[in-house]
Amino acid sequence: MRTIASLGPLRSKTVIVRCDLNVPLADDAHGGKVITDDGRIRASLTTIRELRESGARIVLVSHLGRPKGAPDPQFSLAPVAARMQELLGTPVAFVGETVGDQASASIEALQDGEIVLLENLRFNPGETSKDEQERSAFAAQLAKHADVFISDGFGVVHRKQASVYELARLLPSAAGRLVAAELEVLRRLTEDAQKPYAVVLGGSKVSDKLGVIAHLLERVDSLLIGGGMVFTFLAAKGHKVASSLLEEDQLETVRGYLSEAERRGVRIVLPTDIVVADSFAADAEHEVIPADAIETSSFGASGIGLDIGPESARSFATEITDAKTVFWNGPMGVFEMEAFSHGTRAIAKALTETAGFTVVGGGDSAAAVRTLGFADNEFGHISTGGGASLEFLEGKTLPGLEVLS
Ligand SMILES: Nc1ncnc2c1ncn2[C@@H]1O[C@H](COP(=O)(O)OP(=O)(O)OP(=O)(O)O)[C@@H](O)[C@H]1O
Ligand SMILES: O=C(O)[C@H](O)COP(=O)(O)O
Repeated sequence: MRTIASLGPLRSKTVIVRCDLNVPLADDAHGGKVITDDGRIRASLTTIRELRESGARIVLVSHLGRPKGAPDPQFSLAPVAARMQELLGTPVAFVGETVGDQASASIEALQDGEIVLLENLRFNPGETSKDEQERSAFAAQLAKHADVFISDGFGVVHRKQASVYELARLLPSAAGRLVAAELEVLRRLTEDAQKPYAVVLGGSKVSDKLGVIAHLLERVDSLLIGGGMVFTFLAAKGHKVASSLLEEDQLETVRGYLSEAERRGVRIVLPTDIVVADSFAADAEHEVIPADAIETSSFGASGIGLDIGPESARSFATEITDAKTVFWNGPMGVFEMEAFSHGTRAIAKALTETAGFTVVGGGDSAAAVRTLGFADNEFGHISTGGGASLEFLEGKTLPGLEVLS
């Protein structure tokens, strides 16, 4: 993979850097947004500092959340620019558009070592378009004022999107320090994973991540399923899941995974109890119910499963402490709400207690362990990539990496 050094001297060069600054946000008391975990901003600083020292003119681009191809203030990167400026101790100018006259003027005005962060890439339909020509046209707009491109948004290298893939083909390009560092650690999991190898999957991007299971079954000894992912498995086994998150069109696929796992001797471990709530709210009424009887809760068909129960947390913890390699992506429940954070806390604690090599991957997963009071050095590695790490572990060629080699 091409490194920053391959780009030659960068003094007075305009360098566009694709970061993954997709940080979790919460509402503040004044109608604004507050960053609940700045891990992805901190992780991007190594490359940015190095570029500043080499006298480059730095244009940072990123997505945040999943806006629908048009400006949406709740997904603005403005709070990220402010936080990055604090962390770097140097000005980070923010421009409220990604392409256009204002963005062009700000880039043209950059002096050596100065930094500008452009607004959310996904406010433009070209960034995520399925149409390659549309993506290329948007990438060309991004490339217009830049001399070189550095890809450092590890969390997004699995996406074939304009700023990740097409842009890298338009300019001399290289991997940044974060991408290089992430790959070095994650290669330990693909090339030298000690057995037993357990993967813990949860979170809410269910349709996105179910697909990785097919290939993971070839590599792991056990697969522990929690979070929003659970309900499609429970439904595939014929259980009712009331109003919990469910991917109906994936039921057949999941049945296929269950039988494939049995054939291969891979254990798919599902929760035996679930915390069911009457609504998706921090103060919701809730009770612990056997996983195969969710509809028997007091809330009937309107009950929503928001965490794994205490019995499941204990059995998952035992699996984890027995493993020599553990990869975890996706919180076990809606950890942002105290009542539904216990499963995630128990799994995080188990990872810190295992003697094996542990990796936590993903924006919200990393945020979860930090907000629940764990320190980064209690884990083998905290990766900035969730979906990206998973797809790397399943052995896929990731578009954002392929294009850099
Ligand atoms: N049972 C559940 N129902 C609904 N949402 C859930 C449930 N369990 C967990 N979640 C939510 O999942 C979200 C995180 O999922 P996600 O798949 O985005 O993980 P991630 O670590 O951020 O990975 P990535 O980096 O790929 O986005 C959290 O906001 C959490 O509240
Ligand atoms: O959080 C992530 O996994 C990355 O930022 C990618 O976001 P996406 O799943 O919306 O493409």
